[in-house]
Amino acid sequence: MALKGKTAVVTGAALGIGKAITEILLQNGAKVTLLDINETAGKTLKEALNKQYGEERSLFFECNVESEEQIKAAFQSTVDTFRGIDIVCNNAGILNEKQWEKTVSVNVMGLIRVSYVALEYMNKLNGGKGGTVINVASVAGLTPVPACPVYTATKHAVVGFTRAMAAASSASGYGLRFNAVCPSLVKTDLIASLMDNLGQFSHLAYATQCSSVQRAMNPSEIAECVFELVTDKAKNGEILMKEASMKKYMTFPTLI
Ligand SMILES: NC(=O)C1=CN([C@@H]2O[C@H](COP(=O)(O)OP(=O)(O)OC[C@H]3O[C@@H](n4cnc5c(N)ncnc54)[C@H](O)[C@@H]3O)[C@@H](O)[C@H]2O)C=CC1
Ligand SMILES: CCCCCC(=O)/C=C/C=C\C/C=C\C/C=C\CCCC(=O)O
Repeated sequence: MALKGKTAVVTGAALGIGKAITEILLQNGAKVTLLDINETAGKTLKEALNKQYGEERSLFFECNVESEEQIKAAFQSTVDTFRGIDIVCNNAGILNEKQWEKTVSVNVMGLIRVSYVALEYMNKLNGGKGGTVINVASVAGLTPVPACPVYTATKHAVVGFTRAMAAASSASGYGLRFNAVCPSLVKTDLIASLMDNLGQFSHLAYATQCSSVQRAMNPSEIAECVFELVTDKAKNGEILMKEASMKKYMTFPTLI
């Protein structure tokens, strides 16, 4: 029970990778607040989790990461119920090259918004007790995926933001660790609906699929990486790439 007594907030928790992250955190003793825009899927999952772990171990709030008001309300309710927040997992993300502004809004602005609210609650300099923030980026944050240039840009942004926040936290004494996981293909609705959402770049999907020799992973394989980053207190500013047959902590050039 590595996470007994800890509380986590997971965005995009109702389905896919977020659901798997929620489950691994609960399995290891944490209490979890699930945030998602999909109320039906969120409530269905919450009922299943109630049966497995007990009603008092989780909360579900319909919450869009594009809304600061909803995020703040969810964080406050979490603190009121669970008496603190130790872990925040920024998992909510979309891939839609047709609605590219929305993709930037959710994947970049939403993730930054949640991170800054997390900082308000968890920063040791504000009376918080510190903790850890895990961001779900993608291998598209490390290498270009021509079938989805805007998604690629958003995930590069997540990698850069994670590393800069880790350095800012360590230099300032916030007591927060920031790390990210960069998965390759995972079997979720995001990939199932891919061809509808690539727009003018859909002709490039086949080439991407052929160049990606790895099998598509199960969401639980990404959840295990998140768990590793949550529990290893030595990790700050790390970017963990995960493919089906391997995982690797990335190295970057030091320029400043
Ligand atoms: N499936 C894949 O191959 C990969 C996915 N990722 C990333 O993993 C994360 C999760 O993706 P999947 O589980 O695959 O997607 P998914 O589409 O299966 O699940 C995403 C969840 O996020 C929720 N969501 C979407 N927009 C939201 C918003 N504005 N506010 C709150 N919740 C919102 C959805 O309702 C859904 O429950 C995303 O950030 C994605 O970019 C990264 C690499 C590979
Ligand atoms: C190899 C790139 C992995 C990046 C994962 C990601 O975050 C988004 C990927 C978006 C587009 C990839 C484009 C085409 C892939 C084509 C088919 C996927 C088939 C998956 C499967 O179930 O085999």
